[in-house]
Order: sequence, then C-alpha cells, then structure tokens
Amino acid sequence: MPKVLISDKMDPKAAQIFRERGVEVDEITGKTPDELKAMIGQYDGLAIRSSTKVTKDILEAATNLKVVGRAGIGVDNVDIPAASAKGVVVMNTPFGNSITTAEHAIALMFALARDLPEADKSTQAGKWEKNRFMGVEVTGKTLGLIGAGNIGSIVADRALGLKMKVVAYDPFLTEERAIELGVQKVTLDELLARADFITLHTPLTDQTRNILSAENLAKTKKGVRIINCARGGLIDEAALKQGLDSGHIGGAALDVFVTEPAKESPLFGTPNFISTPHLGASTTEAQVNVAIQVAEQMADYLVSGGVTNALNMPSLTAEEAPKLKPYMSLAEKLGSLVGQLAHGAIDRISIHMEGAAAELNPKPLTSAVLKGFLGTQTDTVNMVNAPLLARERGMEVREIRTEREGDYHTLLRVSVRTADGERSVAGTLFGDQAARLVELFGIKVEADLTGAMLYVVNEDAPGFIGRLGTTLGEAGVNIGTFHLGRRQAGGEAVLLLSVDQPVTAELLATVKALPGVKTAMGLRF
Ligand SMILES: NC(=O)C1=CN([C@@H]2O[C@H](COP(=O)(O)OP(=O)(O)OC[C@H]3O[C@@H](n4cnc5c(N)ncnc54)[C@H](O)[C@@H]3O)[C@@H](O)[C@H]2O)C=CC1
Ligand SMILES: O=C(O)C(=O)COP(=O)(O)O
Repeated sequence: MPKVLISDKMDPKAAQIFRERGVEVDEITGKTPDELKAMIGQYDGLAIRSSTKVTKDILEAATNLKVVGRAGIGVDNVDIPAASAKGVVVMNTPFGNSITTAEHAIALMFALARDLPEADKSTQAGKWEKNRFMGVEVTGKTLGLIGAGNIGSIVADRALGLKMKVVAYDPFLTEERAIELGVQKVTLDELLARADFITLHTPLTDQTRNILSAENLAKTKKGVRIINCARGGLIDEAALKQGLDSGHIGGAALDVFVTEPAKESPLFGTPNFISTPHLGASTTEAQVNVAIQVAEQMADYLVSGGVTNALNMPSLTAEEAPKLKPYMSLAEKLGSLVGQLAHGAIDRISIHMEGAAAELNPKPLTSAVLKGFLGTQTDTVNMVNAPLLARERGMEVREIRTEREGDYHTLLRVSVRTADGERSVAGTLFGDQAARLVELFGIKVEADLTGAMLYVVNEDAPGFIGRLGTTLGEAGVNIGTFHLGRRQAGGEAVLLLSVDQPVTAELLATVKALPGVKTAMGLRF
C-alpha cells in the first residue's frame, strides 16, 4: 500500500481521501529539515503547502518518493530540477485557492485605502481618533496589475466591479485576452506612471525578481499604494521601506516576504505598512478545495498512474493510465533496442504511432521511448527527466501519428537518424498486452524482448543455426526463445535469442568467429 506524508497543515479532507483511496497517510507537521530527511525514505508521496522546503538534500534521502503534491499554487519551495532528475513527479493545484487569494488582495487594497488596521488599533485603545484617519475612495482610481494570470484576472474582475480602471503589465497577455478581461495592456513603465494602486500576481522568476526595484519604485506615482499577495522577492523590501519613509509611497501591504516566516523586518512598525503572515490562500473554502484536489491527484498517480497538473511530466488521466501501461512497456523496449543497436551520434529520434496507437496520448509514449533509449547511455534517466535529457543532448524528438492501420492493428515504430542513415524498429501488442517486436532494421522478425538476449546478424546459409546452438551449449548457455528473420532466402538473416545466462564477452567472441557471422551483440531488457 503506498504511503504518503502530509508535512504541512492541511484540511482533514486530504487524509480522508488518501485513506478512502487505499493510501496510508501520516500527518506530521512542523518538522525541521533534518527530521524530515530522517523520515522521508519510507514515503511514496509527500503532500505540502509552502512551509516544507523540498530541497535537493531532502530529495536525495527520499529513496521511495514518487510524487510531491503542493496543495496550492506556488512551487518555489520545491527543487523541481532535482525532483525531475530523481523521477519524482511534482504536482500543484493551480486553481483551488485563486479566488481566495484575489479576495485577499482586494481586502488589503481596502485596508490600505482606509488604514483599517491602525484605525482598529486606535479605536480599541479607547482613542476615538475620528479626525486622524482620512482614507481614499477606490472608485475611479487606476489599479495596476503586474501579472494577469489566474489570480490577476480575478482581481481585475473584482476591481472593475468596484468601478476602478485596470491597467495590466504581463508580457504573455494577448490583446484579445486583455479586451476579454476589460483591462488595458500597458508597458511596465506606463503602469508605474499611472497606477494609484499596484498589485502583484506573478510567480517569482529571474525576470520578476525585484520587478519593483528601487529604480522602478521611483517611477511610481506619488502616494501609490502597493499590494503583494504573490511572492516575497518581487519587491525590493529595503527600497519599499525608504519609499514609505520618504512619503513617496502612500502605503504597502505585504502578505509575502523575502524570508518566511518573517519574524522581523525593517518594515515592521513603518506607518502605512500592513502585513499578514502569508494568508492569501487561508480560507476554509480554498483549503478544502486544495486539500481534496491534491489528495485526489496524488492518489490517482500512486494507485493508477494518472497524472494531473504535474509541472515536470505530461498529463495522463487515471482512465488512460491502465490502457497505456502495456504500450509504455513496448515503447521503452523499442527505445532500448535502438539505443543498444544503433551506433554513433544520434541527432533525431522519431516515434511513429500507427492504427490504435495513434489514438493514445502520445506524450507518455514518447517519454517511455526516450527513457528506454537514454537508459542505454545513462543510469539517471526516468520518465520524468527523459524529454529534458534528450533536449540537453541536442536530440530532435518527432511524434508522428497515422490512424490508418497497416499490417498490424496497432504499431509503434521508433526510428533514429545516425551518420549511416535512418534505422528503425517496430513493435505491436499481442492480445493488446504483450509487447512484441515485429521489425528490426527493415527485417521482419517476431520476438519478445525480455531479459538477456543474443543478437546475431549472419549470412543465411544451411547449418548455421546448428553451429550456433552447439556453441551456446558448449558455453553452458541455455536458449529460452529463438526468433529468426531474414530479408530474403540466402540474404542477411537476423537471430534474436533469449538466453538464461548472461552473454559474456568471451561467448560473443566465439559467436563472432563462426563462419558467416557479421555482427553479434548481447542485449538486455
Ligand atoms: N499569498 C498566497 O497565499 C498565494 C500566492 N500565490 C501566488 O500568486 C502568484 C500568481 O498565481 P497565479 O495567478 O495562479 O499564477 P498564473 O501562472 O496563473 O499567473 C501568473 C502570471 O504572471 C505572468 N508573468 C510571468 N512573468 C511575468 C513578468 N516578467 N512580468 C509580468 N507578468 C509576468 C504570467 O504571464 C501569468 O499570466 C504565484 O506566485 C503564486 O505562487 C498563489 C496562491 C496563494
Ligand atoms: O498557493 C500558493 O502559492 C500559496 O502561496 C499558498 O501558500 P500556503 O499553502 O497558504 O502556504
């Protein structure tokens, strides 16, 4: 039974779903990195929010880990390249808390507009300072949206409902989408110059880090009020403090900080500064949403291989997964076969899916072919990092689908381009389950690809098979299955034998010395 650790506070619905789906679950929150490292080895899944840092160090200790599920959106607390290298799927729940976070941004905007926290504090201190607090209306004001994705769009919608003008800076926002949202697409400089309120809704990337730098803050309108419910690091906190102190910035509300938990900050105590402890996603509704979603996605993956909302692997529904399983095995074997047989540099690999195979989700099949192929060159390849590794090696990967059936109702063909030209192998599924090789470098052959195999190319001549059998017998090697294919009688023949003992270098040398043998190789599946 797969076992999952929930390491951050999560709605109880998550644990309930894991158990209902046959996944064992421990809920242990608040552990230090060392404590987590010591226990992570026993788990197949790790369910987190933003507190747990899934570092390379933790992943190295996670010997059984298959999936990290983020009950929320941001995955900057997960080392995704390190997870991919280990074959660990990383998933998030991209929509479950977006309304809630957008609402928090709007709440902070009003809190800034009317100085609510300070007014509350003063009133409860018995001061009744009616003349001290003078707010601003949001109606008719311009809201500058940096990032108009899921959350930014909801903020825009709510702001338009409040009769604000919304200008948006987002390099990936199309004019059509801007029109649909009712916002004006502008440059960052224009946004900085025009906005009365600025709200940030981008991930933290190399491009967005310090997007509100000292220089950019200086370009803002005097009295601007700034809200960050996205990620610490988008604003230069020291420059923000200076701007507040000088009075250029009229107010700032931060839900997120460069260092979290933010137990101290030069910003604390600054007039017109408001903060919340990363509460953007903290509503009952959002937490129920993300807990249910993350548990369902992780259970799908652990129980049936379905992949949803993964950041480092193509999607695959829980219904598709069992159907694809035998194909994945065939794809991996064909990839491995060409990897073992084709020599020299390979700059292109093509995966042809014909007949029934053409109707399947091609991405997992491609990953499986690449895993099989690259597995002959490196031990660190897996389904998750295979496409990335192929790209890093400068390989072009082609997927070709032909729905028309050929000789087989379903066929996978893997071709590689080598210095000597295109080399291809093809296989089908026998009874929709068993992987069967049907063509090898242009020669028809019917073979199972299992365990240790001996591959021999020879001149088709009488007596050869007997001599080969004797040679193997004398070497104490037992033949399991025997497959023969040839281009034409008396031409080139291919022999594929599964053998019960390993094919040693010594045996290969003896086979190669037999008359008529052109090539002999040991293969492994
Ligand atoms: N405070 C909290 O508790 C929460 C914070 N978040 C954070 O909110 C942020 C936004 O989340 P979503 O809207 O769901 O993400 P999203 O991916 O839907 O939207 C992000 C937008 O940022 C834009 N963007 C990317 N690079 C940009 C750049 N250089 N300049 C301007 N725009 C750029 C993208 O084009 C995209 O439209 C994320 O960082 C997420 O982690 C999300 C949920 C809760
Ligand atoms: O979903 C996100 O990106 C968030 O930042 C929410 O964080 P949390 O799950 O509340 O720790």
